Amino acid sequence: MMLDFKNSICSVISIFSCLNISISSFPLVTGLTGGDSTRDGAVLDERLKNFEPKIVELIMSEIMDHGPPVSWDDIAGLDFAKATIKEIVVWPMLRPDLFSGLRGPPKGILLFGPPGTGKTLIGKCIASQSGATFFSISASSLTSKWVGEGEKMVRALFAIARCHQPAVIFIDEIDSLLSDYFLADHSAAAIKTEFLVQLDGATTAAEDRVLVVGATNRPQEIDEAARRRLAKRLYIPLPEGGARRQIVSGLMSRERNVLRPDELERVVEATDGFSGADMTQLCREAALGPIRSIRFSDIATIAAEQVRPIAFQDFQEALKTVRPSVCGRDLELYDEWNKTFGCGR
Ligand SMILES: Nc1ncnc2c1ncn2[C@@H]1O[C@H](COP(=O)(O)OP(=O)(O)OP(=O)(O)O)[C@@H](O)[C@H]1O
Repeated sequence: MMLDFKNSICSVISIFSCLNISISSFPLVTGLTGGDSTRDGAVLDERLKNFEPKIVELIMSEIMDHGPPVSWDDIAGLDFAKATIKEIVVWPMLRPDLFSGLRGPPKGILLFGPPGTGKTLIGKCIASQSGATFFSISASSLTSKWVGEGEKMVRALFAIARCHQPAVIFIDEIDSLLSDYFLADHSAAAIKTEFLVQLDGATTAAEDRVLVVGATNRPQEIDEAARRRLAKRLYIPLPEGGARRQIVSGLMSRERNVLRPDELERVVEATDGFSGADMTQLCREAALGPIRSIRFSDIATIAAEQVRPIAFQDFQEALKTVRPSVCGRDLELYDEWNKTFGCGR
């Protein structure tokens, strides 16, 4: 899901150079406030003038998220996590005057749990619901693809987020940034140090509304210093029956289908242990069933309304190939970590 930044940069730069367009003239730099001019006359925020325009522009085009808004109803289940997040981060972002001093929001939270359970969706939802700008980056891209530039990227990312506050910085695979292994590699350790400095708010005013949301499938790899800074650590578990039902009925409501309520229940029962992403994959596979039942010779000419609706038999077939992606042993590890370091249920 995360972008391959190095490749993106190379392709962006090569496209621009083929077209003989300077990357500094990319229109996203315009529209910032309190401006200064770059080489090509684009307006750059005064507070960003010490950063390389190339890095600023990349962050704004590649890391700043311009996707559709996400609502709480788009996220099935996870009632405890959603209620906690509303209280500790969304309301404070909306009403900083009420949530100051002791009620002040944390600078960072950690979402941990199996893959495909909605951590990224939650990050987007926090930003959408609090009217915040959403920045999304994979930590592994900072450490593996941006070695050499990673430290500058982190500094610029926080500076840009401050210019666009309220802001949410979502860092996927944050374990790869915050584990102890890092210290062996000098440049990677520098990225980690810079990140912790930024997280501490050493360069951030108390009233700044920038929230870091870290996500990980490997919470046990996050070291003690980082854990302390991500004071709110929320377990995002596999969806329970009700949430699996909501995901299937939500996706089916957009497709022609003849799935009866009792059949939906059978799908819910058969998918114990599936993640949200597995459920989505199951529905995609089932949705192909009606297409597979069309004769090959008819596929080019058949009218869309002649394709039969999705039926229970398609889910039965799909269940033969789509299997849960998380194993029981991993779940035990998450439960243990949650009991020791998690906040609440
Ligand atoms: N709770 C949920 N409600 C609705 N859809 C979900 C939920 N969890 C996962 N999904 C579906 O799975 C997809 C992947 O979810 P998402 O990227 O948020 O998971 P993640 O926990 O961030 O995964 P990873 O750890 O692999 O990055 C979503 O786009 C959505 O289609």
